[in-house]
Amino acid sequence: MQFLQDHWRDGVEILILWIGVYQLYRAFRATRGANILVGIVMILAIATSLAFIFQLKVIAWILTRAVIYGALALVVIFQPELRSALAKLGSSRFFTFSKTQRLEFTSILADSAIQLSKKRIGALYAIEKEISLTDHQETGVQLDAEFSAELAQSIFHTKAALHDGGMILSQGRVASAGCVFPVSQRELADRTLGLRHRAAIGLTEETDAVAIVVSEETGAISMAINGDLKRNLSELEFREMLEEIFLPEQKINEDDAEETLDSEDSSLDPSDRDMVSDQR
Ligand SMILES: Nc1ncnc2c1ncn2[C@@H]1O[C@H](COP(=O)(O)OP(=O)(O)OP(=O)(O)O)[C@@H](O)[C@H]1O
Repeated sequence: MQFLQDHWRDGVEILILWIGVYQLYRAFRATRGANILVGIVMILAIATSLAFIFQLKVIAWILTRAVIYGALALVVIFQPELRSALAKLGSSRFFTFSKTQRLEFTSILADSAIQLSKKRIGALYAIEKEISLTDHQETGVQLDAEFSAELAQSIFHTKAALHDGGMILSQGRVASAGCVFPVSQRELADRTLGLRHRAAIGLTEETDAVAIVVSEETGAISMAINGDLKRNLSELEFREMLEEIFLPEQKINEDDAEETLDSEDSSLDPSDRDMVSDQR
């Protein structure tokens, strides 16, 4: 009890610092310089700890000074990233959407891609998740428009000015269109994959976005996640994948319901079970 009375302030301080550092990290990991920054901080932290543990006084002294000047240098070097990271601090991302909003968004997205697929209109969607796609948005034309299947059709129509490139969906809205995504440099087993598909793979290698491609040539719908492209999805597979990603809680509920039904089935008398299966 005495310990708690003496040290509760330390606990509060650690908690505040932890929240602050975590929020900074969250904002920073959305930027391109994040990996470099994390690398530098890790090297410095390890080197400083080793210098203190082994009592390497001169190295420890140099490192502590280097940290101060290094921090200043980093602020200057990463000024653009810092600005956008700080701007995003505390901003909510896709998964803070209410379930109803996500349900509506998922259904519009599925309908929109399926319509384009039936009309053989080539399309590339990128749906932003935790990692910001602001840098990529800036390569196209910023729209901030309400997302609808009709708008997607107008944008990807071959005669439309913005049909070339990808559309970025952020917070359930069309953030921008005509965007250029990084093309994957990986050696892909399927050499027939063109630039649209490679751009979907490339973007999802670099970010946690979900990319959807509608092939102009075949109308096939493909989805890229973490650099992995699932090709030629059927309508059902496509809708199911979208639900798994954007409505995970619904998927869990469905699985639970199926399990309950299965267990009810298996608890039935064998003769009853025959009746149930006959009815199906
Ligand atoms: N880096 C990129 N970022 C976004 N979109 C791109 C990029 N490179 C190409 N595209 C889009 O892909 C189109 C060219 O697609 P291409 O035929 O090379 O690809 P594909 O993967 O074979 O697709 P499809 O099956 O639709 O033909 C371009 O017109 C452009 O709209």
